[in-house]
Amino acid sequence: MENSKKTNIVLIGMAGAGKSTVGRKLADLLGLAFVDVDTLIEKDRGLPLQEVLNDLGVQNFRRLEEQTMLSMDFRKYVIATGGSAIYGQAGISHLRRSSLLILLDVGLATLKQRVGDFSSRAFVKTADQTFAEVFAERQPLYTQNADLIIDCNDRSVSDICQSIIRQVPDTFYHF
Ligand SMILES: Nc1ncnc2c1ncn2[C@@H]1O[C@H](COP(=O)(O)OP(=O)(O)OP(=O)(O)O)[C@@H](O)[C@H]1O
Ligand SMILES: O=C(O)C1=C[C@@H](O)[C@@H](O)[C@H](O)C1
Ligand SMILES: [Mg+2]
Repeated sequence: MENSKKTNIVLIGMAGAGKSTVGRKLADLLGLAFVDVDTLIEKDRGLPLQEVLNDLGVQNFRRLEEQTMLSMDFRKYVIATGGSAIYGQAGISHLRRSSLLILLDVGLATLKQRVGDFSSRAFVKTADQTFAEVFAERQPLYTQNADLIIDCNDRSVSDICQSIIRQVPDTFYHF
């Protein structure tokens, strides 16, 4: 599908990159609805995300995240994905058919500051992986799947939204 036929903006990127925060504001500014894939999973399971991940384990959580994306059929939405969504390639490809994928690019040091201690937070990694290793593993996946990459380092949420609005083709969100 050509970009002009796409009606959603999907934000991808690491945990702590600002997908949920920027997504909500961007939707407001563009007059689009907003949905967060993490919230869809929590509603579906009736549990906080951390508990869903604890119950399912990493592999099954990834499958659930992919299935959730595959089941989505939205129009005129800004969609925030979870940081681990990028492992669900079929789900990402499905979203891409109807959406422009935008990577919120943030450096490792800032991400670490924002998310703090990963031992007390839902995060998809194997037991022996460090945050830096997960960052290095995911970065090429995010980049390969992005239609647009936004440098979000040392920038306010408003500034990031304005930058996205400037770079997204007019034909895309002027329905
Ligand atoms: N541009 C920014 N400048 C400063 N702080 C920010 C910025 N964007 C987001 N934050 C802060 O960083 C934290 C993480 O943001 P957010 O939850 O939106 O990330 P996320 O990408 O949705 O992460 P996850 O993958 O875990 O859902 C929040 O406390 C948010 O307020
Ligand atoms: O980056 C991650 O591994 C995750 C980020 C969150 O959005 C959630 O999707 C989940 O906690 C996993
Ligand atoms: Mg989020």
